[in-house]
Amino acid sequence: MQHSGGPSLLAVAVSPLTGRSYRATCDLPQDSCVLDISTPYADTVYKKFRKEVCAECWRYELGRTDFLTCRDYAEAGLWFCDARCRDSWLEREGQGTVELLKTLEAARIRKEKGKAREDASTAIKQITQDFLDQAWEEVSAQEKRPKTLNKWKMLQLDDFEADLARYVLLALNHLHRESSSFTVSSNDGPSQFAETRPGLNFGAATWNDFASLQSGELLQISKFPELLDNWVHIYQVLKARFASKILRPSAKELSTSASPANTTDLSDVITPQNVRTALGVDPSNSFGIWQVPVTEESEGLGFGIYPVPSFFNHHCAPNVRKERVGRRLRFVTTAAVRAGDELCISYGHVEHMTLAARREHLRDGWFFVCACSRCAEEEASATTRDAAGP
Ligand SMILES: C[S@@+](CC[C@H](N)C(=O)[O-])C[C@H]1O[C@@H](n2cnc3c(N)ncnc32)[C@H](O)[C@@H]1O
Repeated sequence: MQHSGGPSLLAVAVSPLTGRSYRATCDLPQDSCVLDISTPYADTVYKKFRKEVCAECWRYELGRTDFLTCRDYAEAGLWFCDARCRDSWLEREGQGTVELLKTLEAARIRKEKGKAREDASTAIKQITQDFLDQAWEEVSAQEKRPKTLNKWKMLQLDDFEADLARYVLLALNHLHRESSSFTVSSNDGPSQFAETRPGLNFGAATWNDFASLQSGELLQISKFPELLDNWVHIYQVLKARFASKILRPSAKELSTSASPANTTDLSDVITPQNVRTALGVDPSNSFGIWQVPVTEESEGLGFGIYPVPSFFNHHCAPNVRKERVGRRLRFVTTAAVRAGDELCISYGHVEHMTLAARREHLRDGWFFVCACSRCAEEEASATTRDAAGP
């Protein structure tokens, strides 16, 4: 994987305990910027905040809305500081994406009804990979039956699903645009492709980089079985609304701008596997879009997936800090490091917590048992203390 700016200061190493990680390729002083990525591959700003957050630079002013002066695409769920932010967003995402988001917003339930939908999977106690594969095979089988897609066209998404669906739609649209460009492209490698083609730079990453990230599908759905219904639901709505090759629009749809005929045709990329990939990447890799400056009270405004920085592992005494400037993420050393040292960030505000509290926080939020050297040392000294007795 490559990233902007000169020879890489980072090399990927693999360890049996923590998977892929970044190591420094040379000695680095404190405050060295080791990675600087301009935008996520895909992101979403939660509906609760989107009238208060610029869709491009993610400026947020504690609920004020007066600075968001460009509201040309409010129907697509996009509010911008001004024309400059709007144009910057359009340059990367393309005008067609506004239509895609508008179509998706039309599938959002306007007002949440009191009673939640009945969830079939919540009764399932033990979720296994086989169970998930079978559930998705059933969805693929349903889709081949006549009339199913027309039934799916009537489905709507609650706010939680619609916010996630926006992120999936952006990722799939990037895949679609990359695939269309590859057909007329040279033999550049995928990451280089994203770096060098103007208008197709999604954070120095391609779909292949995005899809190679660790999936949290099984771990997350095992903990929250009801998510399976949300994920299937998202797939059904995306398939029904954006796969126009396989759908003939009704007379009513033809007269509205939300008709599939008027939006980009994503039939080639909306598959159960691709939707699972995008949704599976989220739990293990997402970077929260936190109100800055970040404090423990900061609001979580949304999330983004940055495939290149996703190889930073967590450490409870990290040697790299993350800085967000607009959509840009910069990673800066907090101490001098030696060539070959692992470079780690912190996944949360855990540094001041006890070993037990950190473990719980990381297991509940990130689904792993922390194997960093600080945890290992604290665990070893606790064991020695216990063995020594009172
Ligand atoms: C954002 S990814 C980091 C890259 C990952 N190692 C990989 O191979 O794709 C987060 C995942 O890495 C692993 N990980 C990161 N930090 C860890 C740590 N301190 N201890 C154990 N596993 C860790 C966990 O599996 C976690 O879900």
